[in-house]
Amino acid sequence: MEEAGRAVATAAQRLAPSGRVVLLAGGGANGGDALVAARHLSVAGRDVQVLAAPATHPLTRLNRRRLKAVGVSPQVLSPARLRAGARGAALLVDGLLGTGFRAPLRPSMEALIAEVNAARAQGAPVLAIDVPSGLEAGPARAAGPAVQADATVTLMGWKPALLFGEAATRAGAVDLTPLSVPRAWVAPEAVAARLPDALIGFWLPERPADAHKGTAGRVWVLGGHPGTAGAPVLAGVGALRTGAGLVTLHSLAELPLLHPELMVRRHPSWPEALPALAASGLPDALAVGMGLGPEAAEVARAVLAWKVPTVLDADALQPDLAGAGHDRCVWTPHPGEAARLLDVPTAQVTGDPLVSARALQAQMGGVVVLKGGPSVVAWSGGLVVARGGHPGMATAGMGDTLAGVIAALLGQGLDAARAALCAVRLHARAGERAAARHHYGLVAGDVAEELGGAWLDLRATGR
Ligand SMILES: NC(=O)C1=CN([C@@H]2O[C@H](COP(=O)(O)OP(=O)(O)OC[C@H]3O[C@@H](n4cnc5c(N)ncnc54)[C@H](OP(=O)(O)O)[C@@H]3O)[C@@H](O)[C@H]2O)[C@@H](O)CC1
Ligand SMILES: Nc1ncnc2c1ncn2[C@@H]1O[C@H](COP(=O)(O)OP(=O)(O)O)[C@@H](O)[C@H]1O
Repeated sequence: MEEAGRAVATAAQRLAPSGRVVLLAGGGANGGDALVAARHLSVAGRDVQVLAAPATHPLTRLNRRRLKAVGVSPQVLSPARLRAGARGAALLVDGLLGTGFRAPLRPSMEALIAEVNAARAQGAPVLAIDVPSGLEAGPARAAGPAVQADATVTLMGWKPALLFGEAATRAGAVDLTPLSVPRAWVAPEAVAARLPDALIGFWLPERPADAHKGTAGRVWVLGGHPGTAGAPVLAGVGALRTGAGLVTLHSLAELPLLHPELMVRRHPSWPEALPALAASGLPDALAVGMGLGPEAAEVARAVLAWKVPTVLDADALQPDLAGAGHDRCVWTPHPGEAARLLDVPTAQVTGDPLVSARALQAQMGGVVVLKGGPSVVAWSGGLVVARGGHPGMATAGMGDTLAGVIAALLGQGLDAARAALCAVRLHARAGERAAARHHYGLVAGDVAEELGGAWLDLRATGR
C-alpha cells in the first residue's frame, strides 16, 4: 500500500503540478492507497483535501493515523462535501473502489460517482487508483455507473476491464505500477500481461547479408473459393511484406493476379492436390483457410498431419479439428469464429476474452490468437494482450493479412508463440502507421504496405 500510494502521489504531481488535490478514500485498501498518496503529497508541500469513508481495512486504518500524524485530518465523505470540495480543485483522486468492488453499486456510492463525473465535466481532471470506481476489474463487460478518469495508475498488473470493450474507455491513460510484493499477492484479476515493444523487436529475426530467397522462408497459402478469391492473395501479400522469400498460393479458384511476386497454382480438387503437394517437398510454413470454403476442415486436417508450422484461419477454424493442433500451429479466430469453436454466444467471448482465449487454446492446442482490438495470444505457457492497433482496422481482409504475417515469421524460424506475438504487434503497428494516412478509410493492403516500416519501428526499440 505504501508503494502504491507513493506511485499515485507521483502521478498526481505530474498531472497537476500545482493547486489543491482532493483525494477520495473508500473504506477498503483502495482508499488506503489514496490516504498514503495524500500523506506523500502533503509532505511534499501540496495543498490536499481528503474525504474519507470509515476505514474497514486494517492498513487503511493505519494510514489514516499516519496521515493525521502529518497534520491532515480526513473529512467525512458525502456527495455534498465532494461537490463543494471539487470546486476549484486542480485534481480529484478516485480511491473509492478498487478490485474489491462487486456489482451492483450501492446507491450511496452511485451518488458519489455521479459527483466525481459532474466535477470532471466542470473541468477537474480525475486520476483513478487501480481501476475507475464502479468498474469490476475482471470482466470486460460494459460499465454501469462508473468514474470517467483522465488517467489511471493501475497496480501490479493490467486488469481485463482496463483493456477490453467500453469499460476500457473509462480509464483514460493507464500507467502500470508493478509492486514488489510476492506473486501470491497478485490479485487474480491482474492476469493480463502486455509485452514491451523492445522484447518484440528483439525477437524479430535478423538475416545474414548472404540471405537468398530460399533461406528467407518458403510459405504456402491454401485458400480461395469463387467469391472469396481475394483472401489468399491478401495473406500472400502479408507474408511477402513480412519478408517471406517465396510465397505460393494454392487454390481451386482462379485468383486475381494483382501481385506478380506471388506464385499461383490452381488445382482441380483438394483430394488430388494435397498428396501431390506433400510429395513435392513441404514449405517452411503454411497458412490455410482464408476464403477456402466448405472443404476447409478436411484440407486443414490433412495439412496438420504434415506437422509443418501452420496458421489456421477463417474457414479452417472448425470445431471438429479440436485436438488436431500441434505445437507449431497457430489458430486465429475473431470473436465470431471463436464462438463457433467454443459453441457459446459471441457476447460470451467478447465479455471475457482472456478466459475465452485460454479455453480455445486448451481445446485446439498450439497457439491461439483471439483477434480484436486488442487481440489476445494464448499458448500453453502464457497469455498476452497485444498492444495498439487502430479502429480503422475493423475492415474485411485485415485478418487475412495477419495470417500471412504469422506464416512469414513461422517460415523465418520463430516458434509458434513468438511468431504469433511478433505478428500481432507488427500488424497492429502497421495498422497505426497506415491509419495516420488513411484513418477509418484504411484497407488491408495499406496495412501490408506498412509492415516493413513497422518492423523497423519495433526493431529500433529492441536493440
Ligand atoms: N492486494 C494487494 O496486495 C494490494 C492492493 N492494493 C489496493 O487494494 C485494492 C483492493 O482493496 P480491497 O480488497 O480492500 O477492496 P476495495 O477495492 O478497496 O473495495 C472494498 C470497498 O468497496 C466497498 N464496496 C464493495 N462493493 C461495493 C458495492 N457494490 N457498492 C458500494 N461499495 C462497495 C466495500 O464496502 P463494504 O462492503 O466494506 O461496506 C469496501 O469499502 C486494490 O484495488 C488496490 O487499490 C494496493 O494497496 C496494493 C497492494
Ligand atoms: N478496433 C481495432 N483495434 C485494433 N485492431 C483491430 C480492430 N479491429 C480489428 N482489428 C484487427 O483486424 C483484424 C481483423 O481480423 P478479421 O476479423 O479476421 O478480418 P477478416 O476476416 O476480414 O480478414 C484482427 O487482426 C484484429 O485484431
